[in-house]
Amino acid sequence: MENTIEVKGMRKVFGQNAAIKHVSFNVKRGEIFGLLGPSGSGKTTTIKILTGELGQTTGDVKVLGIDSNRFGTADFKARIGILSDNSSLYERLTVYDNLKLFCRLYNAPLAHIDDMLREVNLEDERSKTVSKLSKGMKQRVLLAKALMHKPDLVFLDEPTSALDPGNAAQIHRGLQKLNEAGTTIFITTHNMEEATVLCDRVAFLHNGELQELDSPNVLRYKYSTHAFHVETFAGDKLVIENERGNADQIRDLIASGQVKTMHTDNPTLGQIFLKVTGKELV
Ligand SMILES: Nc1ncnc2c1ncn2[C@@H]1O[C@H](COP(=O)(O)OP(=O)(O)OP(=O)(O)O)[C@@H](O)[C@H]1O
Repeated sequence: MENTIEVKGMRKVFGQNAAIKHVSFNVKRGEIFGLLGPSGSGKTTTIKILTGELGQTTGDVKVLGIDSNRFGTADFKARIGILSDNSSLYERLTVYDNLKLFCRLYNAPLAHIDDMLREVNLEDERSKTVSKLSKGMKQRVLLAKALMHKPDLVFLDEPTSALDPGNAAQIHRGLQKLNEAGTTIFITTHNMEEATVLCDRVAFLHNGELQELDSPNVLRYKYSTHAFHVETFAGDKLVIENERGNADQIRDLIASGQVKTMHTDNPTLGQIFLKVTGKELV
């Protein structure tokens, strides 16, 4: 499969501080790729380099087949969408007028506005002044803005951090639909559930270095001890190692009718991150 993003030996230094040390990865066309890391790990810096807001100190970076020294071109900008801390709205204009301005800027049809407002569940707010919206609503308008010109690739920096679970789930469904229609999505998050639900592959970023890169399921299998976790009707909780010698114990337990639940060890991405880096993902 063709790569939408190719990063080789990327390094970014701010003064004495190497925010990104030596990072290499590819994002395949059509995938949802998650960059996971705690605060200060270098997620935003990575997005800024991939979108041309910052230049890398060294290394090769290519997005949509375009080399990083041409990220300033109108062609490149028209093909990517960005939702980040820097994304902003005109507070005194209505939701609709904000999106209209953005449509004009990118020569996108105005009909996209209603499509997008439906996607982000803001149809009833279209005539409201932005200053009167809640933080979560503003975030959804920003998301609509990032997607308005139907870009090939979208960068989303912590897109649901300001949203309640209901709105976050709706955004996830919208992103999945967008992805099914062919859009590649690059998302940063420290929300492990979001990453598990959404991402085809995730990379762990820790202190400016990539530690793991694979699909959530492969990582969960790789870091599973494969032990059996058993809960009995009496409320006892047992962990039985998945070893040949324990087969009799498991068989006897099941035969005794005492087993309420039984499942194999299945660590969350957060637990795996902690195991790999020694640091919590939050
Ligand atoms: N413009 C800058 N000048 C100097 N240092 C910077 C600059 N931008 C980022 N850094 C430093 O680079 C490191 C990575 O920061 P970055 O914002 O990329 O992390 P992050 O993973 O996005 O964190 P968060 O989740 O809190 O947004 C931090 O040590 C930060 O202080």
